[in-house]
Amino acid sequence: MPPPPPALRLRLRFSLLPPNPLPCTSRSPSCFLPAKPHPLAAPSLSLRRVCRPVRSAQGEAGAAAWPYGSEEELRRMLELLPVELRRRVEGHPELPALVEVVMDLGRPPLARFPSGDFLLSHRPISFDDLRHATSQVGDFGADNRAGISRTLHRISAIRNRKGVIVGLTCRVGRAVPGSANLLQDLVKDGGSLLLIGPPGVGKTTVIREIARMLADDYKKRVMIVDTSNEIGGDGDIPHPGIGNARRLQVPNQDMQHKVLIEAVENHMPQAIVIDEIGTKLEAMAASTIAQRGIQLVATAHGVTIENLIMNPSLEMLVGGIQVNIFITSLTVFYFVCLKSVTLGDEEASRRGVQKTVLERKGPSTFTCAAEIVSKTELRVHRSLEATVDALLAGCKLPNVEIRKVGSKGIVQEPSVRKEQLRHGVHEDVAQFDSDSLWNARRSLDSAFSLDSAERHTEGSNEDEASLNLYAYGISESIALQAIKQLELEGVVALTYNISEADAVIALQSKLKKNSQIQAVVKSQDMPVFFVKTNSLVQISRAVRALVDDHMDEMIDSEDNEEIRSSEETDALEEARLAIEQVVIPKGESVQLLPRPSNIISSQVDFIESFSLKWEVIGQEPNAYLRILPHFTEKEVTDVKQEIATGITDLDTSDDMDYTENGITRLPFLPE
Ligand SMILES: Nc1ncnc2c1ncn2[C@@H]1O[C@H](COP(=O)(O)OP(=O)(O)OP(=O)(O)O)[C@@H](O)[C@H]1O
Repeated sequence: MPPPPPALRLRLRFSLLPPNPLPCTSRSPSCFLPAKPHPLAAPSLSLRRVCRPVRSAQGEAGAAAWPYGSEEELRRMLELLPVELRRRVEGHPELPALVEVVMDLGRPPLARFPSGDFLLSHRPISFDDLRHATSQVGDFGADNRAGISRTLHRISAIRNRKGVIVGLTCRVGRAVPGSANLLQDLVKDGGSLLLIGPPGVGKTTVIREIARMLADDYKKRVMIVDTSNEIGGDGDIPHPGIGNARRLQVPNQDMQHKVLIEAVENHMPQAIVIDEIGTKLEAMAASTIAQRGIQLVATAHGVTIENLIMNPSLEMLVGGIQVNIFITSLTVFYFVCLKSVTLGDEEASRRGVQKTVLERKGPSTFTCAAEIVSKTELRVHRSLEATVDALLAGCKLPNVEIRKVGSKGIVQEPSVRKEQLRHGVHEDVAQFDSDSLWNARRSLDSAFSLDSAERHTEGSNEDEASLNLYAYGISESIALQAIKQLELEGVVALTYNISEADAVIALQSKLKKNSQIQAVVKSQDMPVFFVKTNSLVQISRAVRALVDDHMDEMIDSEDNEEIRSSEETDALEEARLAIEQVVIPKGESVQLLPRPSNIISSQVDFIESFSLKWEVIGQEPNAYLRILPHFTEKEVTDVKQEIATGITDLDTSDDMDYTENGITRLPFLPE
């Protein structure tokens, strides 16, 4: 991040700005009065005399010299401290980078610097110290925050049960020119931008600079909805750090969403900037604004996009999450029977036939997002929707850009490497604790864990791919994007020749109208994956399902290569007949013949491939399996009745929903 322009630097180095000549218009009436002198207070010291601007330990941009306007402003914050504490802070070599001073009643005070905490005194803080500080700041709002007029500092109070202030966190706010340079291209593009990061990472500082950049550099009409007066500073005259952007104050946090809407309705903004979207109402207001074509720049707490997805109040910012539960199709018969059966969650889960798939509900409020990792590093998601879709599909951030400020300026690393992806899939998806993600992950894991797939990951042409996919009625570019996003290049390839295809992925409505393709598919017994729309989510899911099936087949064929004893073959045939003729259609359990344990274990695998449950009865050599049904006899009777009344007839009309999730895996084509 570049230092301030030379002219500006000169001004800041050689002149201590005079006290603000304008009347203070803070929310606090007390700021019109001279501060009540604290018994320990002494005339303020010239910071210039005692501080040498130094580069911070991290070499962070902006910390090398006094950031814009902050020398005088920092002095105003230090005036809140008793004199001996102020002297200690002023003598610290990292003074220009001071982050916070913490004063808790009865405890020694601390100063927080980027390099760590610094004990200011062994003398515990007294009520007098706290009173001295609070008498110089504005009123504390409902959020327990106050400011110092025309500065960017944030003073946050801790109160006891009676409401008396017993602690203060005094955060140094500063405008840092260049702090948003890593995001300049996105800001310029005009898309809405969401910044997320943990507390104190620098979100407000960046968003303030973005507001200035939009207003001054790109000449936009910018309105800041300034909930705690942190962006534009305390007082009615905004801090120069926001440039020509205008600012709306918010009476209390609960009004934030109303002020957001007011900003749009009354002030004709081209861009709206808002710090800390934290509630559902605020998220809804933000989404309304984005829909009106206004560039929205906002911050939210969270470390990664996953955190937002998992946060019920904020998920709307990324498009909202929809949970689809569908029942696995076990056999043709089963599929036909079950697709009209709606099971309660618990019931379906008990039976082990439920699959849950998470899907983005609608468009995301923001075009792009940046995770602020530190003051010098960002992870940028150029397409927030693509990231969310990929995460929901079980991928690990395929298109993240890592941007850093290094000694050579801005460094951009375009995407996460495959290795990271592979490890990340395991670590991050686990956080979701969701069947759907397990399902998605399994696709990727199986694709990556097989040697053949490993060999193919480097190449991308059709000859090398283990699976050739014929896309019909599907956007080729979206299909390729899906393959790329799932990191299946070299494993799955598109082919233009249906006779060379291993599977077809088709738009349901289109394929139904093409009898020639239907004939080929039928004659070659080719699996068809239907999608209802040309969306990336559905196509990704279909590709994944294809890989899943293919890997299963490979595993099956490997199994088949093993020479099985005739007893094993018999045992599996016995299980198959039991399942297909009794357990599924009649909903009754079936007891198999006693078998040796290795054969029982093959039978178990076979039974589980139908998602059926089983139990072992007895001990070797007389141990045998009992296959348990999914459904009670009554449920089976109901399903049969539905079939008899035609409810589950395969209907190929458009309104027929073959699927529970936009994708249907049919072993045959609808006639
Ligand atoms: N680029 C920077 N250079 C120097 N100091 C910075 C920079 N960015 C932020 N800071 C300082 O770091 C501290 C935290 O910054 P800021 O208040 O912007 O964080 P935040 O992420 O908005 O925090 P919170 O979520 O708690 O509101 C402040 O003291 C701020 O002045």
